[in-house]
Formats: sequence, C-alpha cells, structure tokens
Amino acid sequence: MQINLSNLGKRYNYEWIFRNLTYTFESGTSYAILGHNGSGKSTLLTVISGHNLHSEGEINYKTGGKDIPVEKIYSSLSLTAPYLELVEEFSLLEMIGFHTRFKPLRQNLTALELIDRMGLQKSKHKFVKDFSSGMKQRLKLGLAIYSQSELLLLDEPTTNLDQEGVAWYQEHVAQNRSNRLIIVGSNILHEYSFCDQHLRISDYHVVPTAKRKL
Ligand SMILES: Nc1ncnc2c1ncn2[C@@H]1O[C@H](COP(=O)(O)OP(=O)(O)OP(=O)(O)O)[C@@H](O)[C@H]1O
Repeated sequence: MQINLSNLGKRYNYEWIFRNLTYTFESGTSYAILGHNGSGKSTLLTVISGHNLHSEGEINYKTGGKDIPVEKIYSSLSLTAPYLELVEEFSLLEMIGFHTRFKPLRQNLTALELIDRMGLQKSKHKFVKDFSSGMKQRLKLGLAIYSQSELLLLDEPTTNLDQEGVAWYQEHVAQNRSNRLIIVGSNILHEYSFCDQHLRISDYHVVPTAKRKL
C-alpha cells in the first residue's frame, strides 16, 4: 500500500492545524507522527483514516498498483485511538465476535487464540464494562494489531498500559509489522521506537507572517 499526501492541509474553522504537507507512506515501513499535545497528530491520523475531511490538497491511496477511493479505505485499515469506544455491554468473547463480523483476524486466529495472545484468558466471559482501563487498552490494541489490515493506525497506543502492557505492545506490534504500513501518533519514545521514519507535524504548522515594518 502507498499513501500519498500532496500539499495536504486541515483547518478547523479559521485555525489551520497543518498545511503544505507532502509526504509518502509505504508498506513495509513504520512511521511515527510526532508532536506536542494539540499539535495535530490525531487530526492527521483521522484524515488518513478517512474519518475526517481535509481542507486542501490531496490524499491518494494505492494498493497493488490500483487506486483505492477514500470511502473504501476503511476496509484496508485497522486503528486504535483513545476516542474509540468498545461496546461495554458485551463480554470479551462477544466483543471479538462482533468485531470479526466486520474485520476478520490475521493468520485465521480464532477468538480464543486472540484472547490467549492478549493474555486475557481469565476474562473471556467478563463484560467489557468491568475491564480495567489497561485491559480495555490491551483489547483495543489486540483487535487492531490482529485484524486483517494492510494499514495499521495507532494513536497513543500505550495509554493506560503499565510496564508489562508496554512490553506486550512492543512484542506484538513487532511480530505483526512485516508487509504492513504502520503509522503511530505519539510523543512517547517507547510507543514509536520501532518506527523507521519520523514525521514532525510542527514542520507543517502555519507560521504567522511577520508584521511588515512601516
Ligand atoms: N473537532 C474539532 N473542532 C475544532 N478543533 C479541533 C477539533 N479536533 C481537534 N481540534 C483542535 O486541533 C488541534 C490539534 O488537535 P489534535 O487532537 O489533532 O492534537 P494531538 O497532537 O493529537 O494532541 P494530543 O497529543 O493532546 O492528543 C487542537 O488545537 C485541537 O483543539
């Protein structure tokens, strides 16, 4: 897969979040979008995922030499982000069953095998609403990393994870990155240390033009 951004810009009302962003993302490479709080990392990820419209420029997706229209890109991607909600009323097994009706798992994993990989064996019948915040994050990551998707978008992936959870994330993302395009939005090194390329969103902030001297 290849994603080409060409002079891409996004603004909310009158505020430009980024402008003149020209960049290419390619499968087999992992990218980190870096920047301070409020710099626009999540905004760029939501634009790339097709959930948020850009304001200027172009974004193009290609796989196997064929263009993918933005309205179809959801079927090639999986993502995790702090604003994405799980279905709290489901048990863990029901949650995985629901998710896999839309997106099958990689390597033909069964729900129980995924639960094993997430280390949540004791909680397969527990309701998601009764999960700790770290368990919910592990579940979100497990569903994203182990879904069949060429494009994996990870926004603040280790939110709520303890040291063991962070190690789990690093191990499983490393095992599932080959031939995939991975983009991580982060400002924490342990979330993006495996990434080959870094894109600093502040390089695309609009610098106010200096007032002309009279
Ligand atoms: N729906 C929206 N409407 C208006 N402004 C928004 C909207 N979403 C985000 N913003 C603004 O866009 C800017 C970038 O926010 P964004 O969430 O993309 O930053 P971020 O780099 O991901 O931040 P953080 O590290 O805190 O998660 C912020 O000024 C934010 O207030």
